[in-house]
Amino acid sequence: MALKVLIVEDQFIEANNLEIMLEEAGYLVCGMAKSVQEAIKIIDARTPDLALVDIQLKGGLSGIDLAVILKQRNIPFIYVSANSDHATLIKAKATQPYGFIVKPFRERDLIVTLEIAQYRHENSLDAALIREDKFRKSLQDIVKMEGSVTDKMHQISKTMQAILPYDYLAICIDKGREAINLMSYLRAGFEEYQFIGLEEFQVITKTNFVELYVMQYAGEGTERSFFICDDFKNMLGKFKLRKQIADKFMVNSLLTYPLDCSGYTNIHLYFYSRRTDAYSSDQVALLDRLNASISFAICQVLGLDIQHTPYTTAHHKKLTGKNTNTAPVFEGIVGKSHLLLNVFDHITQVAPADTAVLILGESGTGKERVAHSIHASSGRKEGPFVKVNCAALPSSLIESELFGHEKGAFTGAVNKHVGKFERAHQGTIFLDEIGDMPYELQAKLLRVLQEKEIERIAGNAPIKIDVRVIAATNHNLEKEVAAGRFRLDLYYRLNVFPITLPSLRERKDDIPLLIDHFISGFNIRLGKNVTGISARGLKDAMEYNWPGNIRELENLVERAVLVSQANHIKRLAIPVSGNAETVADESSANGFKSIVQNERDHILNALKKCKGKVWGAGGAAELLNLPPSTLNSKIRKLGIRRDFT
Ligand SMILES: Nc1ncnc2c1ncn2[C@@H]1O[C@H](COP(=O)(O)OP(=O)(O)OP(=O)(O)O)[C@@H](O)[C@H]1O
Repeated sequence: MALKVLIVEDQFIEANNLEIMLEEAGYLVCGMAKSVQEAIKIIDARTPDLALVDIQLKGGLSGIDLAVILKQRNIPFIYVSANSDHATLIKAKATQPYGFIVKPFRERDLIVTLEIAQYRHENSLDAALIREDKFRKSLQDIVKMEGSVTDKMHQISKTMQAILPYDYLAICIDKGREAINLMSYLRAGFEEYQFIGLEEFQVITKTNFVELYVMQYAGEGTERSFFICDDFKNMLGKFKLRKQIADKFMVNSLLTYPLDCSGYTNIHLYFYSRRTDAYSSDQVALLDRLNASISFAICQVLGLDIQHTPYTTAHHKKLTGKNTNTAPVFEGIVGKSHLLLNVFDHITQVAPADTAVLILGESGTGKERVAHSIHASSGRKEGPFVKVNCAALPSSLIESELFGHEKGAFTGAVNKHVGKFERAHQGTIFLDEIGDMPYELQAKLLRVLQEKEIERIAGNAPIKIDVRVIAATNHNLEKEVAAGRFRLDLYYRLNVFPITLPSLRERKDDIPLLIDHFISGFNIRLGKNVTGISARGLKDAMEYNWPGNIRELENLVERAVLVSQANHIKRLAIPVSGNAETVADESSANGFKSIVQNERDHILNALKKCKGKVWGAGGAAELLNLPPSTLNSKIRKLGIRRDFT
């Protein structure tokens, strides 16, 4: 059935051109509106599948205002606009469109953007439905499980994290005068929560029961709403209790939600997050969908009356053939900072779905680890996990490496070669450094993602493959797209679910844990018995800004464990005053640089001379007489950043 598209455009000629292009491409234009008001009427009457929205419109309201309504109704939209000023673009981007086409555009760009929008929308819906289904099922299991009320409530709050991330969750149960109860949970680690009951809460917030009661009713009751950024700060001026919570637990946004309960009982949920912009109307809508299931579970566990039955998983279509009942696996990912916990939440959310994932982050932040964790937590975990480093392969070889070739396909192809995509069948392919993939090959990759089939070089028939794609890059892909080095259509296709990894300098609280983790590992590998790091050594590590991130820390700990004469590490070989070229530590106390330090300096000098170019004529690999892939892996191992120049 043709997809129904709404055009919201105030210029008649442009609207007409769009209509012709869409109809020729097989879409059904279900309405054309010149203003937001007209658009709403068409949305109500015709429920479009997708909307093309100009930003400047007639009638006072803009396309950005309409975006809010489209999001509420779950209708994907694409902006079609003449180059707008920077501030407008920022606002437009914040509404999370499924695409942005700048006028004038080619018909082909429009059609590709529409296809991608449709794909992304379907995938994000699938992922959301799987998540919600899983959540409802977990609640049902908790209600049925053996255990005390405290245990069950604890489980419910833990389960809630996967669907609506928080750092502090308060569940307030109010059965009328003198019967307020509070069960709250402060997140201390991925699966670790500190329980704070009513009594502890009163001690922490220095309030007595009567004060709490009064605050609850003096305007601190709950509505379906959220407070982020400045709204959160302004709201705290009016709500004394929330201000105390914010100060005590260092939270920066809040979502409040009253559950539907019967009789005299009210249950209010308060989700607090350390992120400044953690909540949006999407999450309020999510709670609307889950309200019945959550209130049913809590009322059952607490022995309260309930009127309704929850929405059960049976109402849902089967979303994927893969087993989605897989507990998340975070092997080798160490840390408890709230930024890393957010990453765990994202892994938990996206793993069961079959969508593409794009992992972004500086070099050495753990992108490969995260990719592996998504695979290990997915229904494909029994299948292969195949890694391809797109930067380490010369462009002449990468196509055959990815898609394979037949015998005799080119000079030197003496045997048939099965490509990485085929090897990843029924598993996951991890395309590392996707930003370095040659431009010509990006179109082929896009086709594979769309058609789910590959063709070996010189092959005579396409081969069907069932592969999940996870890509990673430390480049800013939007800039690469703008510079014409990365295809916009591929970017949209991969960017269905982006996960951005924090740099180590943004999560320094994790440094002590990471150092202990690496020391234990290297003790085993190097047969040493180092017990820890000195206070001075730790202080240095906390003050350094770690341009090479975790990999750099891991390398320095390895070196320190190796050279350590004492039973603990005194200092790490941290580059002096952030200058990566001079290193002073135990190993260079005698005035000599270590071999590793010399190697690092040598590579840095070569890179500087070649202006950062690694491959090809005039590149650092040629200068150093090394295979480019070896040089690349040394660059990574030594924690040299690509933007060092
Ligand atoms: N959270 C973590 N806890 C412990 N070790 C980690 C963590 N994250 C990464 N590491 C380790 O740091 C090193 C670098 O990680 P990884 O290779 O995944 O980074 P990357 O972002 O993919 O780097 P690049 O962009 O250079 O490919 C690896 O040895 C990995 O095991």
